[in-house]
Amino acid sequence: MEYDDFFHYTSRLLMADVMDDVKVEFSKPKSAKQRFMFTRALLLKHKMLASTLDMGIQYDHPATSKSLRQSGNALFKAELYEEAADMYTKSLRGSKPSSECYALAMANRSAAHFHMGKYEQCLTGARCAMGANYPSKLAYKLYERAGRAERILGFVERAKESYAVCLTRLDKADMSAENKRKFRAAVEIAATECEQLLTEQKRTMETPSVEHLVGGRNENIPALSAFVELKMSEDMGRGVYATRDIYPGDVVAIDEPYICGPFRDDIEVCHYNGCLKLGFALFRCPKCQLVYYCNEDCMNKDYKDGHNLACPIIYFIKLTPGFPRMNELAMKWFLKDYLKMGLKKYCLIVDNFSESKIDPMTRGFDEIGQYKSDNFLTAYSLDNSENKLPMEILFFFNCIAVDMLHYLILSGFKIPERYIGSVGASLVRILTVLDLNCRKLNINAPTVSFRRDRRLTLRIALTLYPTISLFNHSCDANIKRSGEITDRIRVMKAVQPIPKGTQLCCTYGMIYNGHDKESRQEVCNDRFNFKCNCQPCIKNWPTFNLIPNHHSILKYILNPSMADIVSSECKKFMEFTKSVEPKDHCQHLNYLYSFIKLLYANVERPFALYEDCLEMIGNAHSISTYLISICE
Ligand SMILES: C[S@@+](CC[C@H](N)C(=O)[O-])C[C@H]1O[C@@H](n2cnc3c(N)ncnc32)[C@H](O)[C@@H]1O
Repeated sequence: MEYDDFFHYTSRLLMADVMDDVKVEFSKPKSAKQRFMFTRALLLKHKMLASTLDMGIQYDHPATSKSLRQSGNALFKAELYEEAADMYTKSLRGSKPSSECYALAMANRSAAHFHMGKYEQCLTGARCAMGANYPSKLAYKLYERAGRAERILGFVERAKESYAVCLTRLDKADMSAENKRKFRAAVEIAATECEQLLTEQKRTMETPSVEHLVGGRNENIPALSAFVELKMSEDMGRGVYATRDIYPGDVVAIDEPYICGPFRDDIEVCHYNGCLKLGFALFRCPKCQLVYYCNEDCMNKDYKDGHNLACPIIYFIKLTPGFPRMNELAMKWFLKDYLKMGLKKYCLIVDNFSESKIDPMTRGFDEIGQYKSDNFLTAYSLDNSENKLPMEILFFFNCIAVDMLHYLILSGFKIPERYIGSVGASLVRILTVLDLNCRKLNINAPTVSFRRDRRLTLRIALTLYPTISLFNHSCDANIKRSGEITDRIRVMKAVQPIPKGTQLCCTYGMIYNGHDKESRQEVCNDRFNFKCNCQPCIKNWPTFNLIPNHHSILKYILNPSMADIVSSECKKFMEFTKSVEPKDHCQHLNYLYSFIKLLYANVERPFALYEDCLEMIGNAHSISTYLISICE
């Protein structure tokens, strides 16, 4: 089963011999609210919900933590930094993360890491101590050290900021006036050097080109190009179609996530919905210690967006079954909109939505006919395949929503009984929308490449793009993501010619030349509940090694009068592939566009050189950020 701990709820209900009742109740025509309330009553009755927010963590030896730190200090003085760092780690185990003792051990370990040349760990520790209960009279030390480590690592902008904070904290420092004066002068010199470096960097830096939608913004769907329209088809539902000829390189969509959040614990990504920047040694939330921020500004904005309410329960949400990261995101979504609208209005809107009959074509458009990615109902009304969901999965999502709402109530969130059904049912809908459009369709989410290898990428965030979610799938995609792959704003570009009237399709992860038809159809069916009817599936195109190549050009030429030109261009292209390195393909995009256009008009597909050129264009459009050289 693709969900973690899928039998968490049912196994206990099976033991209580009530699963038959659940099946009966869930197969009856019930409203989403009734289903949620039934599930809630069931879990309460069988005592399956937590009674307190108790993490059950025991701190081993709080009393010995201080003496371990002091032993670490002695080792540090003797310049035995590795041993000192180990001793500080032991000290950390004995104290609560909110205590001063913890912050001191964390800060001292960061100093040891600095001397060991482990600048990244040094920064992580310093940031953690800054966010914890570190004595304010010593804070200047942490910021000065962070500045030095950041400067060494090449994060000059951040180093400058750290030095600036250090100078403001120096007033509280417990040292003689003379020492303070000397220290201030040294930090000011370091800050000036950073300033000079930054000026130099700006002077030599190329200005990144700004992307523009081909033909300008679409009148009704502003995240799409004016050269497309939304149309219905029987087998795919809504889809995006070209109203003019679109060419490779044309920008067809620029979308921002409605809601997004980090995907992994081992890579630090800012938790604030409007940021999501990748970095390292980011600040941790000083209370829950479980989410990271670039700076205090992002943290304050995220608190206002709802983290203040999620903070006390995030630890527990992370333990819920299913996809805890997605459950966390569902809570973030709910809290953001609850804070924006207030409970009464929120419930009114979600109740109206579930009671009204949804038109599959106009779903997500507002009262003046606009489909906007930052609109609650646009995101909320995205396809969630609810009518195709098996009963046991729907029940599972209801149980998760009951758990999540229960944690929120335990943390002190006040919700009148009459609103519980509406909020609970809305959480179930949010979970199902995220499951389809964000978890399963996470292909366009921010990513980093692994060790300079484009094929090995790590997804770093979960992102819900309401407008990009309008694109249907093809195993032979004619549009693909482009630009910086870590970016939260997603640009989609044409990678093949798209004549007027043709549907624009991206891939949901299955590409025809990499997987045979059976396995692609299996994924489409199992994960997305549809039968793919793209050209490679209908015509059963062969996979990569079996695709006809240039030797059989005459057999595949559509226009015999063009055979000589096409043959000669194919030879040139093969020379190009030998002489130009993949990293330089982006400088030859116009050439690649003209070659693919020539083949598109004159050669029957699949044709190996067409597919090679297509892959080169797709790769050249995307700019990879590498895990080993994460930049500011
Ligand atoms: C992200 S939505 C795409 C937009 C959707 N068609 C709509 O009406 O809003 C994904 C859903 O679209 C449909 N779909 C996407 N690609 C398809 C394809 N190649 N064949 C059939 N259905 C497809 C499936 O129902 C799938 O669950």
